[in-house]
Amino acid sequence: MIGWSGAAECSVPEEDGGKFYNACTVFAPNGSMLMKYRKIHLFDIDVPGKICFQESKTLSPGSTMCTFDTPYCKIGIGICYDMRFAELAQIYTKRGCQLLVYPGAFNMTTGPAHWELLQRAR
Ligand SMILES: NC(=O)CCC(=O)C(=O)O
Repeated sequence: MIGWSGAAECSVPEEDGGKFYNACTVFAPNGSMLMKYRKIHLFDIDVPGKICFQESKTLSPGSTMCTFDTPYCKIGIGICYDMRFAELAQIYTKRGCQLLVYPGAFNMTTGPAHWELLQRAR
């Protein structure tokens, strides 16, 4: 949850035109949907004996960045693995975002080594 009057943030599966996306929606205090972000960078990894995860086998990538204004600041959205890509954060910053939100579920093989560092870097 993003902490302003009813704005909701999480990442959910979305179907659109026969394609599936990992999507994050944000709602205004009046309940209307402000924006929808679809995860741009899909997580495909194969660490032999540890983890094999291929999001691109079932999901399509999003192609649009999403920002929205709140009474406090402008916010930019990414999802999980998107946090590994500095360019997204750099563009959001150039567009005036003061807060970046990445709903995520990092895995325990590749995640712990980087997630705190990535958050500090962004
Ligand atoms: N579902 C994801 O995007 C997981 C990303 C992750 O675990 C990582 O290490 O990056």
